[in-house]
Parts: sequence; structure tokens; C-alpha cells
Amino acid sequence: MYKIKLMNKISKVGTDLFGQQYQIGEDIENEDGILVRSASLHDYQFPSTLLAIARAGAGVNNIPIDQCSEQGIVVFNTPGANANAVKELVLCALFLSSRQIVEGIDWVKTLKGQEGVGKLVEKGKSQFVGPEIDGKKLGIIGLGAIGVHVANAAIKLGMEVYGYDPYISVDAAWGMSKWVKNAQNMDTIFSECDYITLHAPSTPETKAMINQESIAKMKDGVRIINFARADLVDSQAVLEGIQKGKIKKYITDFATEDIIDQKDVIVMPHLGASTPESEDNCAIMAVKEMQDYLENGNITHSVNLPSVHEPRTTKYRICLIHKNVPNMLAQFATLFANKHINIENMVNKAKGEYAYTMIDTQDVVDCEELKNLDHVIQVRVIE
Ligand SMILES: NC(=O)C1=CN([C@@H]2O[C@H](COP(=O)(O)OP(=O)(O)OC[C@H]3O[C@@H](n4cnc5c(N)ncnc54)[C@H](O)[C@@H]3O)[C@@H](O)[C@H]2O)C=CC1
Ligand SMILES: O=C(O)C(=O)COP(=O)(O)O
Repeated sequence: MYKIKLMNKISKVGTDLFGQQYQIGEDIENEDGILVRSASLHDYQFPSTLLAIARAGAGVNNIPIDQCSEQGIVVFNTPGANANAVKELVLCALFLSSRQIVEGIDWVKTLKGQEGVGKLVEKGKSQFVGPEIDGKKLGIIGLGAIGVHVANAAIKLGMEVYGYDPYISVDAAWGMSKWVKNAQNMDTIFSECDYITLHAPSTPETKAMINQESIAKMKDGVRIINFARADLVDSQAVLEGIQKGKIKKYITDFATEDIIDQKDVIVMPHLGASTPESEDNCAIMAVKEMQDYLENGNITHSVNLPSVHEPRTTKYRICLIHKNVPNMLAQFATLFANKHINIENMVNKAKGEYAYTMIDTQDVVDCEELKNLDHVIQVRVIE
């Protein structure tokens, strides 16, 4: 029986995929796995039983990844599973940033009870004029699953799109319209674009990438959209930019106390991935990743360990998480050889400081001896 703790509401279409051998719930203790969306795990005390965390979504800044790696906990996310939902809301934000729709709607409500509403509307509507996006320049920072979706859609809407991503993946590049211009640096985005949208993860490198200095380089009347994470933007610098007339609008999916009621700021309650389609997609992907790891040791879409996938052909599979240092495989092989246990299949891959080895055998081995080897973090035998 595997125990799965739910830290957020996770779509039932996903959790239903767990079979009879799983106990799932919010009050589970000593869990083997955690399913989470945006709930913060930074102050959560991980039980020693915990093997894996699956984030049903993209951003993993709510999870202490380094601590997980040190404790041998595999962290998964669900790349691309909510990208379309976010793209659609970013397009909505693009229009909201241009056409003064929210302001106009709020104004119409103030006319309640007045005579001749129709006439009042026609007389007053000119205060809500806003430009079309067709032919304007859009700068996208971060060309991953969401950034590429946004880029391709914006091209279809007639925009001139500039993209910046120093770490773009081959898959993302293949999926992107050839009409997207490759910005070699962020300054090109800042100086050229009428609209700027952020789609990079929250990392020490991206923290406050929109700040006083970068705003100063932007065009007058720039519109900034942030559906990535709050900390990519220095909100005080944005409010200052709005006050000076440098920034026309700031639209974000992340509410912070200082911006929620400010003029020319539109704040949504983190709705980017909140569609039934994306909630289902993320939950299904997260559950499948978790199941395959718990039952077979296979790793797909982990942010802290390498992708490893091998079909099961033997009675036992020994899964080892260890430091990515020399001589580990030789030590494992020697230990098995000394016990006259034949290794039928062995796979080893590394990701950064950590590595993962799966060894398939027909005989069981003593985990304690493996655990006692230097640099071994976790040993698990799956039958
Ligand atoms: N508002 C919402 O509900 C949602 C927000 N997000 C946020 O959006 C982010 C992106 O999501 P995805 O596109 O699915 O992730 P992704 O991993 O597919 O793409 C992120 C891209 O950012 C790039 N990147 C990393 N550092 C960068 C830097 N310093 N400058 C420019 N680009 C950089 C990466 O190379 C990668 O191509 C997530 O990390 C999350 O924080 C994601 C989903 C929903
Ligand atoms: O996937 C992400 O990074 C998101 O921000 C979506 O968060 P959520 O799952 O809607 O709490």
C-alpha cells in the first residue's frame, strides 16, 4: 500500500488513476508521495518515508528542491500540461492592457440608476480608447512551453514578436514560429517592445529582472504582463513607472498587498492554470509520474534527478540515489559480484550533483550494505 498526501485540490481524473494499492488524502501521515499545486512546502517537515513529490503544474519555487535532493526525494513537475490555459489568459491580459476594458466596465457600473445610460455611454466612452495590438511589438522573456505558445499566437494576431531565452530547449525552438525574432539580450526587448510578457521561472537569476534600471530602458507607454511569478518584478519600481507615465499598464496573475488596488494595475488571483482542461492534464501527468516512480523506479520529468526509464524484466529492481561522483558504479558492481548476484540490467544517469542508478536482478540484495557506501543517499528495492 502506497500513501499519497494531497497538499492541494488535485483533479479527480488524475487521482482516480491510482489503483487499489494506494491510500490518498489530505490527512495522510508518513506518506510515500505528495501531490501539490501551489501550496508552499518550504516549512513542511518531510517524513522519512517520503520518496517523491509531484507538482501538478510548472513552477517549483514552492518546493525546497535542494533539501529534497539531499534527502533523496524525487521532485516532478508536469511540463507543458497547463501551457495552453496560461497562453489564453495572457492573450486576455494583452487585450486588457490595451483597450481599457476593465476600466470601462467599472465605469459603466457607476451609471446605474442614471437617466439615458445609452447616451451617457456614447458621450463618455472616449476616455477608454486604447490601441490595437496588430502590428505592435511584443517581447517575450522565457521561451518554454508557455512562452512559445504565446509567441505563436501573437504572430497569428499580427504582432511583431521578439523572444529572449538564453537556455531555450531544442524542442521549444522546433515548436516556435520562424517569424519570432531572436533577441540576443534583454535590452533589445526593453528598448524595442510595446508590450513585454514574462514567462521565465522564479530563480535567483530572474528575481526582480523588471526593476528601475530595466524600466528606464523601456519605451514610454510600455505595457508589462507578468504571469510568471511575483518576484520577477520589483513592484515598487513598476508603481513608480506608472506614476511617471513610463508604464501604461501592469497586468499580473500574482496579488501582493502593495499592488492590488493601484491605478493602471490589473491583478488576477493566480488564474493562469485554472481551467478544467489544464487541471485534468496536470493531475493525470503528475499521477502517472508518481506511480511509475513508486512502482517501477522510472523517472520522467523530474527537476532534480535525471530521466531514467527501463522496462521491468527481472524480479527485483534496486534503485539508488547518490552523489554524482566517480567510482559509484564500480562499488555497486563489486558488492553485487561479492554476493554472487548477477546484474541483468543496469542504468545510471546524472543530473548536476546527483545521480540515479537502477539495477535489475533476480535475487535480492542487502540494502544496508549499499546504504553504508559513501555518497549513497537512498536505496530502495522494488519487487
Ligand atoms: N500564472 C500561472 O498560473 C502559471 C505560471 N507559470 C509560471 O511560468 C513559468 C514558465 O512556465 P513554462 O513555460 O511552463 O516553463 P518552461 O520550463 O517550459 O519554460 C521556462 C523557460 O524559461 C527559460 N528561462 C530560464 N531562465 C531564464 C532567464 N534568466 N531568462 C530568460 N529565460 C529563461 C527557460 O530556458 C525555459 O525555456 C513557470 O516557471 C511558472 O513560474 C506556469 C504555469 C502557470
Ligand atoms: O504551474 C504553475 O507554475 C502555476 O503557477 C499554476 O499554479 P496552480 O497549479 O494553479 O496553483
